[in-house]
Amino acid sequence: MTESSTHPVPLTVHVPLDAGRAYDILIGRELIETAGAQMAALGARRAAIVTDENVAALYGDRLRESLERAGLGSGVVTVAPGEGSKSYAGYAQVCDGLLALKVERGDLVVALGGGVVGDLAGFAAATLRRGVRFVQVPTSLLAQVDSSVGGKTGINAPLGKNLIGAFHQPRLVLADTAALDTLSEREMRAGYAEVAKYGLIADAGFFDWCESNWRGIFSGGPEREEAVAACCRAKAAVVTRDEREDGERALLNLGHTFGHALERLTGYDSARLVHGEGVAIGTALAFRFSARLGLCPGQDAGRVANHLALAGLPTRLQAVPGGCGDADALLDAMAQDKKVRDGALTFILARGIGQSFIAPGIDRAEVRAFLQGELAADPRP
Ligand SMILES: NC(=O)c1ccc[n+]([C@@H]2O[C@H](COP(=O)([O-])OP(=O)(O)OC[C@H]3O[C@@H](n4cnc5c(N)ncnc54)[C@H](O)[C@@H]3O)[C@@H](O)[C@H]2O)c1
Ligand SMILES: O=C(O)C(=O)C[C@@H](O)[C@H](O)[C@H](O)COP(=O)(O)O
Ligand SMILES: [Zn+2]
Repeated sequence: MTESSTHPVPLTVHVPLDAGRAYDILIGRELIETAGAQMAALGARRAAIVTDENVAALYGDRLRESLERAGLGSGVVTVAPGEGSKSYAGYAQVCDGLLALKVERGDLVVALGGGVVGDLAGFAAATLRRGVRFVQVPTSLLAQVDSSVGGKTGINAPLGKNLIGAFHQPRLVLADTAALDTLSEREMRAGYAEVAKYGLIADAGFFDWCESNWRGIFSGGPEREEAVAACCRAKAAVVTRDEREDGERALLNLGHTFGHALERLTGYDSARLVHGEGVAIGTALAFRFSARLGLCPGQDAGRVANHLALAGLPTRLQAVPGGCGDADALLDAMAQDKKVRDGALTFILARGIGQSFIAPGIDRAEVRAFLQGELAADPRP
């Protein structure tokens, strides 16, 4: 039996960028087994895998063997798991590791892991020898539905999230949905915050579907592939229209102005808060803030928070372990957001579920009063 006949045909989402930068996202079970053949088809002869210790132990050998079967030589650079690796030190470690492997411009850098590895390896690939091709093999739900697509790469600075980075599109994305079988429940939930986001931005029907089908995504039913494909299609469409976030791509930041501030205030400590949890709290806040401003029905804000809470996600500032500081600390952190224009905050707000919009020039005093109310409120969803 040939390799390809042992597995069902994967779903494909195409990202039709111009200037030779179009690529495919393949979604299906056991894609790591055939990854080598896919990468050989890109014309590469060698690949350098960047991964973290958890993912290396689970899938590192499988990927290397697949590369070997396809005639590709490979080396590995392994970082510590968690957001702490998306740092200046983590970036130096990956670049030095890739240089020690003598990675050339014709080689491939392969990000095998979650969004941390994808962002970090992608940024190293964008800058190493001024640009090496890279492939995403996302192994977390969050990475499969969001971070592996669209070319945002980078690291965190002590003063803010993802403040150092580059746009560098992958040449191929291989989302092996069977890999999610080993993901922890907490990380599955965190990724689910970004899944729900795609419904909340512009697709109320998809949010309805999520409310009925989220358990199938977690348990590995066909809903998992459907959800990954739906999110990738939605993201690919936005990225194709606005690759460098001159306009509508900012919508993908729903929940992130608050969420990124929380990640900075918790010191990028994955034990306290992971990205998806920050996004969940930030999304619930964005909807409640929209309701407070009279833009969105309070009922919709309640529905969003209830669904996130049902899926096991935090929706309140009080849920941040160890606390997140006061309203001024949050405002100070949000002042570093990349959507700030002329010193004023831009938020992604909503007129209802599936009706998000970009709201520039939001008054700081309004945000402070909202946050003070949130910090004093009943901490239930
Ligand atoms: N570039 C983008 O467009 C974009 C989009 C969304 C998020 N992000 C970034 O992604 C990062 C978060 O990504 P994440 O949630 O994947 O976190 P992560 O990369 O830290 O992965 C989460 C944890 O799961 C483990 N893991 C990954 N795959 C596994 C598997 N199959 N089995 C068992 N364990 C596994 C990892 O070792 C890690 O401990 C953040 O830094 C965020 O800023 C980037
Ligand atoms: O791809 C995008 O654009 C996004 O905003 C997706 C987000 O989920 C992701 O967390 C992204 O890294 C945030 O981008 P940033 O520009 O706010 O750092
Ligand atoms: Zn995100």
